[in-house]
Amino acid sequence: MEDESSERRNKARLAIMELANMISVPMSLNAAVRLGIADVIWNDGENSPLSAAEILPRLLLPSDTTITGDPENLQRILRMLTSYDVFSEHLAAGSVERKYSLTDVGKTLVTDSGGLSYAAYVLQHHQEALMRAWPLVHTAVVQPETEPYMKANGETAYAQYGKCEEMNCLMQKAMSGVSVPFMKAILDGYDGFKSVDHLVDVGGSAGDCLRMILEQFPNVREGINFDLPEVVAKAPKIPGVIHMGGDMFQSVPSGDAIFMKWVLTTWTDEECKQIMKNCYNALPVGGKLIACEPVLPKETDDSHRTRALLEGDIFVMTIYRTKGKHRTEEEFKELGLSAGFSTFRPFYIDYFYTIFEFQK
Ligand SMILES: C[S@@+](CC[C@H](N)C(=O)[O-])C[C@H]1O[C@@H](n2cnc3c(N)ncnc32)[C@H](O)[C@@H]1O
Repeated sequence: MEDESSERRNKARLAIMELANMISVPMSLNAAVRLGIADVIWNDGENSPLSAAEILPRLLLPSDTTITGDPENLQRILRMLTSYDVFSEHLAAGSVERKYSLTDVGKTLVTDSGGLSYAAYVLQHHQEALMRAWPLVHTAVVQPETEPYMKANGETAYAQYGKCEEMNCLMQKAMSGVSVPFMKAILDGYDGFKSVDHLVDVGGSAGDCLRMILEQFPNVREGINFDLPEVVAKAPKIPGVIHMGGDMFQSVPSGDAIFMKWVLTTWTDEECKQIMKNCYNALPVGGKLIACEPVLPKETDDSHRTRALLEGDIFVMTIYRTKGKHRTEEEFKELGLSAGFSTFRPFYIDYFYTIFEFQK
């Protein structure tokens, strides 16, 4: 082993200290969302730097919250998240007062005119039931038969969302918050819905993806938003969209094309094949399954993209299925071809999701 005082050893000790304390990052992010800090700083587009003492009395907390208040503790959270590029810190020369504005990352947590942001996704990932599974990640290696979430909670995550209205609503809000900006990005760069008349969205959650597709492509005369019965029961009315409850492992409704976003990732290879076979059976000859999924790069690196994808992979392993996973393009291709599809085309339009067209 090298001398402990060498630069390499010093850097390594710092890096492991950072990793060992990493839990402070997501938990502080969760705290920032629970406190609604982004909306306070944003203040209808002002984004003027504010001190913790200025932010504290403006927090929009539930009316039954007793606030004794500690601006110093708030500043500790703001400062730490500044080091992860969520906030910008402003320290005037000669002043000890630190002020904070939102960076581009922080702005993703601001509630938009439709009531959406990435904040619900942060909250969804840090609910108590999900948090209970995290100390059990190692059991996915030792006893992969049962997912950590199941070991911790006695039921699968989707079974619990279905029974608990709060979890069900938060899941839908989280999906909408992430999917709406993504759909805006892909609908400008992908024209695969041009010749579609009847479109089915399998696992469509609240129906946001279909709503946006129908707005951009008036040729799609009818959309069927297909999801679990308890999910579609909470979905809002959308012109041109029929909400239909069911189980994609049994069958999916027919249409001339099927859209499916962020669904396959959650399931094992065998389960994916079953879902894709059911899609194949519901399509006419020449019909397309248009799947959008996160796709793993071949090489491992430390970019935000690769890290977001690899971290999501461990999330799926811990929460949904120990053998549900993020896959490479080649793995998706093989799944589709083994389900019977004859052609496969990938479209890289977005940084996170890739679009795959499988044709019958
Ligand atoms: C990760 S979410 C993606 C939601 C939406 N497609 C999006 O991208 O925003 C997966 C969706 O699959 C749905 N789902 C899970 N099991 C299902 C089943 N057996 N049949 C139909 N939908 C299911 C969930 O309720 C959830 O809405």
